[in-house]
Amino acid sequence: MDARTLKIEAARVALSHVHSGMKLGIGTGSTAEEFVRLLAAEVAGGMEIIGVPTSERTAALCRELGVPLTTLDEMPHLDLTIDGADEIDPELTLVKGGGGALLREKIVAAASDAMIVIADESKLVDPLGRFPLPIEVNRFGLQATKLAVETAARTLGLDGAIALRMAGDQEFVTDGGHLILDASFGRIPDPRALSTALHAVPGVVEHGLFIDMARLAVVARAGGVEEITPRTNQRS
Ligand SMILES: O=C[C@H](O)[C@H](O)[C@H](O)COP(=O)(O)O
Repeated sequence: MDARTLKIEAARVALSHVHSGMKLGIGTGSTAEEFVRLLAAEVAGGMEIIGVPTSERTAALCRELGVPLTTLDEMPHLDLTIDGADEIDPELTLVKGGGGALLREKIVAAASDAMIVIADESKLVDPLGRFPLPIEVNRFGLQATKLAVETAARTLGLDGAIALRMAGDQEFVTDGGHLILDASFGRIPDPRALSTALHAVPGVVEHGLFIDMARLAVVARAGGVEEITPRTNQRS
């Protein structure tokens, strides 16, 4: 089974958690886009939902396919967000932001009663950190912020290259007008400590660690789709 088919299968099972009348956060990325396509077919068949997109890219696809949209300002409390991830660990802590949408994704997920993450099995890891951690930063003081992030990471025993994300020969700019640093830490044994340390750096707008947000992962494997709930954290 190819990667796209697995993403469609995960999206299909996640769709069974969506019911008419729901206010939905709609994620970003190639897996979330498969969900949008399936959702659009349900909407065409009469399902009544309203969605808040987590990026301009998702908003454009929803408009093209006829998925009704609103904004988080109009509808600040949502029932459910369905989104993809770059990495998922056994506690369902996620790394997100490979597509640069982490800030809006986190705001939308936090405004939702529940978050379901959809993925193919390649996203399951333990520990997190194989995929570079996206860190959204203010453009002002970029080098000082990068230095402060490096220092904060080093105090936790993390090192590795931290690179400014580029889009061709231009800086990659998020929907919020910020830049992204991609931190190749290799492994992140304590995501909570790293989250706290990154939030303490003034130029950091948000980072791609989603902790205690996803309560269910719908993961497609060649042998079928598995629904995974968070393993209890034994460390504290
Ligand atoms: O910023 C992008 C998002 O966090 C995506 O949900 C994440 O990168 C996963 O994307 P994909 O489904 O394309 O692997």
